[in-house]
Amino acid sequence: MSATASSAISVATKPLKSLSLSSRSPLPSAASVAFPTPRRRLVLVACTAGDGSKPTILVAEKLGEAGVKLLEDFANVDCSYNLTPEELNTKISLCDALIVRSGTKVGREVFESSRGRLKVVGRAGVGIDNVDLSAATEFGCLVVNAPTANTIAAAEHGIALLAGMARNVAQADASVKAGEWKRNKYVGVSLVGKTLAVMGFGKVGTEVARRAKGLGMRVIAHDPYAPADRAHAIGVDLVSFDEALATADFISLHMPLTPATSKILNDETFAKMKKGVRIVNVARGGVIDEDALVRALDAGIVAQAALDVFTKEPPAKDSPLVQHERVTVTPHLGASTMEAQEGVAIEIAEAVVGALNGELAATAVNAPMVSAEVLTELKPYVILAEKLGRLAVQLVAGGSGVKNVKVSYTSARATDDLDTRLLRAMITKGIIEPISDVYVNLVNADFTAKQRGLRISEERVLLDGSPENPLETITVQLGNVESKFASSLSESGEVKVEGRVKDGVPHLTKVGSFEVDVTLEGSIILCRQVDQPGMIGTVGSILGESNVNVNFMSVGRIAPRKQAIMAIGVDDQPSKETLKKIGEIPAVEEFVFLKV
Ligand SMILES: NC(=O)c1ccc[n+]([C@@H]2O[C@H](COP(=O)([O-])OP(=O)(O)OC[C@H]3O[C@@H](n4cnc5c(N)ncnc54)[C@H](O)[C@@H]3O)[C@@H](O)[C@H]2O)c1
Ligand SMILES: O=C(O)[C@H](O)COP(=O)(O)O
Repeated sequence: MSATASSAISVATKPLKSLSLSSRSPLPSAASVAFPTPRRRLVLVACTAGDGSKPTILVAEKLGEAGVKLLEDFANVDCSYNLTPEELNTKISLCDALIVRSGTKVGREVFESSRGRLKVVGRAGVGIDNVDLSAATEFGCLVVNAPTANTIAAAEHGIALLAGMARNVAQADASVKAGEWKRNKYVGVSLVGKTLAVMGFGKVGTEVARRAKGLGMRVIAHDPYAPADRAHAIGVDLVSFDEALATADFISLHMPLTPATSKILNDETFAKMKKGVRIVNVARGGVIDEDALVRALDAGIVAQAALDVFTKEPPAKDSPLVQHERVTVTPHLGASTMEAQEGVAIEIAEAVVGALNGELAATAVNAPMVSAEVLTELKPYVILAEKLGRLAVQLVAGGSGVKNVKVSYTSARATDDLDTRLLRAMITKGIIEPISDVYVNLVNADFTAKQRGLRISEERVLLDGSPENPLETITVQLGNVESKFASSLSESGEVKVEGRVKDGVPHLTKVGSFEVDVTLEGSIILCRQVDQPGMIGTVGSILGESNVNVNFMSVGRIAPRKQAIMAIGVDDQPSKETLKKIGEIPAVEEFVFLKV
């Protein structure tokens, strides 16, 4: 049990009297008195050390200076390059964030070794195939990348390799330096009028296509996920994989390395290519079966290849592929321009600092990406969602496991105009954290819920009216549980709490079938009593005598002089004696103290 959960004290003093909650009963009404309270900061994914100390960021590969400077303004930065896996695993337990390029394998052991401290992995570049994303997600570690700053550099390198290969630049250079002058041996091929197949029409592929068009090439592309109109807009036809292979004089690879693209060029697919095809790879070595490429070169299917990337980097010195006369190689230089490296460094430093500050990164790889405007709008509802989850679980009697969670959102917004992933994640966080030592955030919320057998169903209730606010209310119901505060049970027996955002501040507006109105800040005492004069004063004085500051009070009742629920927002935690005194007030039937 976490500190939060163990500090939730509940004293049920009197047996529950029958409550009149039939559909004929008027809804309990709420009267409230507000006291100003401080606002809290929203923490969505990760957080800096709560004691105010600076976080520590390990930069494990060379990063542009501007990025390092940005990091240093915010954190303790440890630039340690060329670490062995063992050294990385040792260091990582002292780090809140890790920044790598493609040369560092961030496997499961890294997350295990960090023992929960590592909150963000920043990939200073595009490809995240060197990061174990499922392990990162399981450990609640956000992975962010820098997907745009090296696009042009990679595209330019692709074009450099294409042109250099066609004119044997590297081979001729080596020959002249060796004292030879073999003009006939290094006759090349022209690019103009030839067909280039761009495999993967994403950011880099598109830029390569544009440039190749400028060189007078006919460009086709294969990408199962790219929209045809984007291709048409720059005069490129999207074609099937087989058509691309069969038609191309040059093939340039620009897809990510995934299980689906691994060794996508292999003996079988080389056999479908035009004899004499030339291949450029600035994507990932693993998309080519390298042994098959050597066979295709030797068989004359592939005339030449220009490779920036390899299955294993660096490749073995005696690799038959690297040593092949008709193969040009570079040591993964696609992103290595001064401009791209400065850009990538700044892009990743900003993403990592933002994530450590609790902001939702726009380049998150393993968390929902939400635009800044949507996030700003949803922010108070996200806080409300977490707090409702936290309150609901504290109302459950110890021992009754929480399994079924039903969340209802009422909103005048159309379903596709309201992204509830953040809200669901934060409700999950609110429910799980008080009853476990698991750290839940947007990254691992769904995973953690599944692991714990928590079934969360969501329901949207469409309201009439203006969709100005994204939501009217959020209701969290926990089914098949017993409650330590019987009045929190709905008519159908679930622990039920409802909240809404008022003036940007989350409020608890319903408990069970009782309407209340209390800001969700600090802590709350919920108290069911006989509705009679003087109750607010009596409870208020007991709290006042114990120096417990009340920030908000509201009373919801079924009917005058019957039962009422008093919700009292308090800044401080009352002592057990104070709570006992409240329980001893004759009109009080049950009450519970809840940490918000
Ligand atoms: N050599 C370098 O230094 C260097 C530099 C930058 C990027 N890269 C690599 O280049 C690749 C592309 O980068 P990007 O920024 O353009 O990424 P991107 O995500 O913008 O584009 C990748 C494209 O590949 C497509 N794709 C996915 N599966 C495919 C498949 N089976 N067949 C065809 N297309 C498929 C996607 O739909 C997407 O449009 C990545 O592997 C990246 O790591 C290498
Ligand atoms: O995916 C990328 O961004 C490129 O492969 C660049 O990798 P690098 O950062 O190791 O140069």
